[in-house]
Amino acid sequence: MVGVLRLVDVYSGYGKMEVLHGVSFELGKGEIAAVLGPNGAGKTTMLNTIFGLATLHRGEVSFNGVKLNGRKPSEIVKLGVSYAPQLDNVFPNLTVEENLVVGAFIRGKDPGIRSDIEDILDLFPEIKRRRNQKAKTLSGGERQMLAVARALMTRPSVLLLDEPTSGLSPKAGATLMNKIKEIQQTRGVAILLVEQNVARALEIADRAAVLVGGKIVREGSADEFKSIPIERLFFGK
Ligand SMILES: Nc1ncnc2c1ncn2[C@@H]1O[C@H](COP(=O)(O)OP(=O)(O)OP(=O)(O)O)[C@@H](O)[C@H]1O
Repeated sequence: MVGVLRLVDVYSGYGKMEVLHGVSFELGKGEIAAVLGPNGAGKTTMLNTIFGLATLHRGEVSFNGVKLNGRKPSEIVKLGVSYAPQLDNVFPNLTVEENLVVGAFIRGKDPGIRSDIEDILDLFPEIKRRRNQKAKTLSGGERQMLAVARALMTRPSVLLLDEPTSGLSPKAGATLMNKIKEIQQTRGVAILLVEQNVARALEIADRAAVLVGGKIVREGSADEFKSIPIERLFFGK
């Protein structure tokens, strides 16, 4: 496997508090890897650590061989990693289109931005129809689509997604998951996906890792995990 994103023996948290205790993980080029685990396991912290939003105490995070340790999110985005966090992931008072423009801020006056907006809106017809509508007036599902669409505006090769389907109806969640799979397949973007709904994540993931108490307790192909009951996966029961 060609690892595009690598975590090696990572200890990280917030200030002095340590949440991840020795996490090593590799995301392969163009693959979807799901990070599963119970509440408070450190899944979001893993994404925050990659994106320079947590304190990295020890270990190494690298992207295409470039060390990310100590870099700011703005530098990490420029290298090709994008993040759609779980909350506050769109600007509510901006329209759909304005959110996409803002999403491309690191590209300056790149003339390709306009065509990328059209291209990304074609991927999400549900929000294309609402391009002039303020984000705060979108449904939950539409808003999550916008968050993913916005994250694509930096043309990433790695996309970090934190519970993109949280709070969505089963139907809206399934639609979004299909879009995420489509993004991987048509754009070759590698995706690290944190998801509460294990079955749904395993549907689209190639690989999965289970994080419990800040440590990866199990890792393997998504298929390997499908037959294991969640309690056993998370709590070893
Ligand atoms: N910004 C922060 N400052 C201090 N502690 C934090 C911060 N964010 C998270 N934590 C703590 O870190 C631990 C791990 O939280 P994290 O959000 O990474 O877990 P998670 O696996 O994503 O959980 P969930 O599934 O509930 O979202 C928790 O104990 C949480 O209280």
